[in-house]
Amino acid sequence: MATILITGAAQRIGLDLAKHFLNKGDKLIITYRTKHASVNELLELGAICLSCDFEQSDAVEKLVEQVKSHTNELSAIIHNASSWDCESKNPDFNSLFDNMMNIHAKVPYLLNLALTPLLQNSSDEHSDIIHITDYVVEKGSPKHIAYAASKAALDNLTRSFSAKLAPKVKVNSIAPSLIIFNDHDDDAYRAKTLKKSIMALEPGTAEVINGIEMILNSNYMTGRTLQLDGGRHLK
Ligand SMILES: NC(=O)C1=CN([C@@H]2O[C@H](COP(=O)(O)OP(=O)(O)OC[C@H]3O[C@@H](n4cnc5c(N)ncnc54)[C@H](OP(=O)(O)O)[C@@H]3O)[C@@H](O)[C@H]2O)C=CC1
Ligand SMILES: Nc1nc2c(c(=O)[nH]1)N=C([C@H](O)[C@@H](O)CO)CN2
Repeated sequence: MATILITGAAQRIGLDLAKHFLNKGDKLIITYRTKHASVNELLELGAICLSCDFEQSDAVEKLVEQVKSHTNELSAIIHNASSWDCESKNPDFNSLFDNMMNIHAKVPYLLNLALTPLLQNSSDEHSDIIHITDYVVEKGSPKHIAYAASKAALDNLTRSFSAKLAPKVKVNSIAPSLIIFNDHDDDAYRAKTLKKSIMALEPGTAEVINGIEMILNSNYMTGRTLQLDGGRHLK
């Protein structure tokens, strides 16, 4: 039985990932910021659900203590928590940049360093860190400048931590493009977004679940990125 930590798993991709691992019988620890109804669902399924707002200065320190109180080993950490904020919605560029770098780079950096002993203590041959980045790491994003830069920082952490923690701990990125729309996305946005890839579809969360399982089942891949982007780079 694996012991897996997923950050930001109370909705959407993280929630479906959590349910996937619970259905497999794995021990699951998740963090949530907003206590969506899904948190009670996960609790009933046996997940350990830890309230955590990474904008709080002591959030990582408290989370590490709580994780250590529940387990002395980790099979995997999946850094999923994210804020898709942008310059057009948040004119306070100073705090926008800091918030993006905090949630997408500083939090994974600090959690990886603090939880390395638990990953090294895993009873599995290898343990894993998976950073969920974004296709825009490759190309940038004029509409999500700080977001893209922070995901690029997370992408770079993948290579550094891979070299630092091998061979026991494998460290990889998953770089998705569109996986699932948001409820508020209108038809025009959806049509425009679907045209950005040559596959021209909304794959759904199973695409990420399959990608993560592929990485977890590998005993060789590390320091690399699995790009789940429908051939967007070929448009
Ligand atoms: N959806 C997609 O098509 C794509 C997703 N990705 C990446 O995949 C991952 C999952 O995406 P998706 O499911 O859409 O993510 P969401 O936008 O639904 O966010 C996931 C969770 O992160 C939490 N979160 C945000 N800020 C904080 C914070 N300061 N402290 C703690 N938790 C926080 C949110 O909490 P709360 O519920 O309180 O808001 C939310 O539950 C993300 O890393 C995303 O960047 C990349 C490309 C495409
Ligand atoms: N935290 C989030 N990051 C991203 C989201 C999201 O909903 N939450 N969505 C996207 C888009 O799907 C984009 O890939 C295509 O328009 C990117 N990142």
